[in-house]
Amino acid sequence: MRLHELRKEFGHVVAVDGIDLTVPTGAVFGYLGPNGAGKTTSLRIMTGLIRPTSGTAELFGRNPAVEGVGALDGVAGFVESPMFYPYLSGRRNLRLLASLDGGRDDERVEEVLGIVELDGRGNDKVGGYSQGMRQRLGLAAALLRRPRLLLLDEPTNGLDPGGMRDMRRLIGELADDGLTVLLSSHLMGEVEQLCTELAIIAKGRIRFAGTLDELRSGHGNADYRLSVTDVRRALATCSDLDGVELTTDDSGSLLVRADPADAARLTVRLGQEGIGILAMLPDAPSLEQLFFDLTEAPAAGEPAAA
Ligand SMILES: Nc1ncnc2c1ncn2[C@@H]1O[C@H](COP(=O)(O)OP(=O)(O)OP(=O)(O)O)[C@@H](O)[C@H]1O
Repeated sequence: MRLHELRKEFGHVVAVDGIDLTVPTGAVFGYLGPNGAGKTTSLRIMTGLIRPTSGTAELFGRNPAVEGVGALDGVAGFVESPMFYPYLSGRRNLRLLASLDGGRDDERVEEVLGIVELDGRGNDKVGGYSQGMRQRLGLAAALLRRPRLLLLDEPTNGLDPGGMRDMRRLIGELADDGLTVLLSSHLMGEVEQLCTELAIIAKGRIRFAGTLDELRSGHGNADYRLSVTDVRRALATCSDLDGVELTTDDSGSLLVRADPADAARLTVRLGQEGIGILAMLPDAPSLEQLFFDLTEAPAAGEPAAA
């Protein structure tokens, strides 16, 4: 899936401001951004619900703005909250959708009900379903078409912790089966847990695209944060170690810049000096902190806040 210089204006509002993005086949790709960043708008363009002002969205080499629904072969998802007839059962709703989509396939309906674990409740009316069951039915509806690419806009929105866990497990299982998933979310933990790569979008522009490790590398003050029994003596006796850079901060921790082998030599030296190590942790910034740094900073060419 590839977006190329994608732009969408609604009157004077620029919702999507020239996005270039490639989602590799087989990835579970996180799409993170604050409210109003342009996530839903770009997902709506990808699913052919709206046309871009300029630029292209290519799904397996086909463009929904040019080829219409034909380009959506192999693509499914829910971008708007899934809608069903409340007075019909989950099974009837899915059968109806399958026949509208070009052919009734009762076997596939049973399969997808099984995948989302609604087979036991398939004959119950959707009006009586919980929010979590409705979301899972939405996923079942998306899976009817046997997609290769699944576009999900905040799939755990409104679910309780158990519902979120079930939905995430399902998404993980679908990804393990080889489906490419583009997952828009506000939830950092969800993206960390599920996604192999991510893009962060703010004000219609991509601020970062790549793996979580790539995002983290180069950020943060140190490789490790070390709590020891005597910081002053640690600085005095260990600062000469090759490959190790030691500093301290207001918290009284030692900040260590070193690769793992040199960091291990530091721990040995501290022991030899009779300095106890109380804790040693990798000093990676949280995804949340990186998200704020990227989305609250002005983009290139944008004036800084006064
Ligand atoms: N149909 C529309 N008409 C006018 N403006 C719109 C329309 N759809 C979106 N916008 C505007 O485009 C911008 C991006 O909205 P979008 O819904 O894509 O953001 P989002 O990242 O999905 O936000 P959220 O996380 O709140 O869902 C917002 O300023 C929004 O008000």
